[in-house]
Amino acid sequence: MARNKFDIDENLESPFDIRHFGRAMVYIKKQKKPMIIAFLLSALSAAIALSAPLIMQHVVDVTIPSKAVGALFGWSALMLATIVVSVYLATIRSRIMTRVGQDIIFDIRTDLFKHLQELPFKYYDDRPQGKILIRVVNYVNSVSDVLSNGIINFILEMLNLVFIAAFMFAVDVKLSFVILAGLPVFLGIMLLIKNKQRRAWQAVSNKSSNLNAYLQESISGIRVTQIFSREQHNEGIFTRLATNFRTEWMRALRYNALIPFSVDNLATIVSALLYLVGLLALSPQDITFGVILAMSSYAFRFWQPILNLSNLYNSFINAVAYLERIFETLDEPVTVSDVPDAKELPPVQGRVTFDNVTFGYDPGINVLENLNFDIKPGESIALVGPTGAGKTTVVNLISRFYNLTGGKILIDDQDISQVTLKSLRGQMGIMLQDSFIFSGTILDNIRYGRLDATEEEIIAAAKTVCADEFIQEFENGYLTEVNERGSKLSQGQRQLISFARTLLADPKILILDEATSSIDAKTERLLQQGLNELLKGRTSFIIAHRLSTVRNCDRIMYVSDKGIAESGSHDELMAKRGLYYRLYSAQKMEVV
Ligand SMILES: Nc1ncnc2c1ncn2[C@@H]1O[C@H](COP(=O)(O)OP(=O)(O)OP(=O)(O)O)[C@@H](O)[C@H]1O
Repeated sequence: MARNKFDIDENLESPFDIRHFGRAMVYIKKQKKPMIIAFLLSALSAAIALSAPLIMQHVVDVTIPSKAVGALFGWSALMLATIVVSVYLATIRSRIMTRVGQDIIFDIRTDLFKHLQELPFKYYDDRPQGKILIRVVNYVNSVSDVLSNGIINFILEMLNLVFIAAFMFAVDVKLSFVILAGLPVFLGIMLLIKNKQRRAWQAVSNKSSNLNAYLQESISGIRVTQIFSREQHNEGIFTRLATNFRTEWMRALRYNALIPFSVDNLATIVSALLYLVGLLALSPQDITFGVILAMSSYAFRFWQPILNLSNLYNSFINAVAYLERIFETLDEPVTVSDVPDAKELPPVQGRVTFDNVTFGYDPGINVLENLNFDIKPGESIALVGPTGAGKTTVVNLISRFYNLTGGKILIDDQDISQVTLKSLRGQMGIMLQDSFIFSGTILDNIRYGRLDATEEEIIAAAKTVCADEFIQEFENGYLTEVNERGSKLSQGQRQLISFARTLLADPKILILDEATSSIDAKTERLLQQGLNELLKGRTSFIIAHRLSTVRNCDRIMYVSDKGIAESGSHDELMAKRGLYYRLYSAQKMEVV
């Protein structure tokens, strides 16, 4: 399903089930040791803090009446020490847990990034980048606290609850049941709103994802926005998306607020009931006034951890909405991957065969149908034809960026779907239409083609594609820093850098998609001479709209009507006076 629009909510492929939380345990388990230490520190810190009232009681009952001033100082110092030690332990726990939270984030994020690197083009075709980014950055951040502190606090609060209940029952069983009477009501309320609350947080995650996607798209397209003075229009869209987000956030918070509200009210009702039942049953043998007072204090203490647990539950439900998205991304199938017994593609000679190839990006809409051709090793092939005919698609398929709908593509008689992607793409040099430049130096950008290339090899590649001259003109030459997407460079300069990057890989099969479309005619002529040398012995596929650049190719294939409409050398096709002839003649007329 195509979801590539910023304001379309993403549906969940699979609804959340508790096993997803089990999967989160994989990350939590790795932090078992520091979490146990943090838990023990918390328990110790709480126990030490609890000893303060005991000291106080001793001071009030014994030390002060006996006027033992020296002992008073001693007890005061001890009390101070308990507070300092307890705070210190709590600080260490907090530091450990911050680290645990960060380690969990690190692990989830690394897994996400690794998976995203492997996902095929199709995945990226189908969704805005902003919706992917928000999962790796914001959603992972949002779940860290629940997966680290949340677990420990949950255990501590449960223990707290058990202890208080034990004390309560030890004092009076009947009144203890009165205190517990509010519990089923509370659980009922939680069950009642559980699904609505979960959906509300899912909506929040959707709206924040939409907002992020639009923000990302707006920043990428800021130049077009300003050219067309669409700032106000865009602000309107942004305001709409931000309003949607705010509305959903407020709705989700209303559900969250309902829980502590219920706890507070139930605790009050239970206390009132306690007094009522206690007073009715008041008797010197059974329930004394002291018992009622003690039980009312326990009632308060009993509901406090429940309040804390319900706040934890709120954070849990919130985190679930984000965890669903995170695991959905991790579960996204890598549809273009090595088959189980994939072989290494041996060093290729360069024969490329399309055997009845059919392909469409979306089901039911074929871009290519029953395509057949056979390219000999070392042949240079030009793919020409109208816009949108399928030229880029043909070369995308040779590199196996997409799976075929039907047929086979063979390289040296080996079906490319049966060999490892690394051995296939490692022997190809592919220059895509979008000459992407990474942030870093020009040298780094060319070296991307082969990470172990020496500086001399990089400069040699740049010289071959006539990039050396303009690079040397920069103050820092090859060490000139360029921005992401190369905004400091002209379009033609970007193309030459990415051309050098492709050549550096020393590929046996070279694919150039509009590699020289933004380069001036003079540079292109120079480049052509270097290229002719370079293309010798390599199979090459060259896509170009400017036909003068491909007329010397061994074979020209005219792509149209979901296949190859004409194929032959320039002279053969010109003599045929068909589609190629018309296109070439039209271009020549334009030049004249
Ligand atoms: N990622 C995609 N998802 C869906 N459809 C696509 C995708 N990429 C291309 N198409 C469609 O496939 C058809 C062929 O596109 P392709 O890019 O191969 O054409 P082309 O001949 O290289 O065009 P151009 O000369 O404009 O670069 C077009 O109709 C296009 O709309």
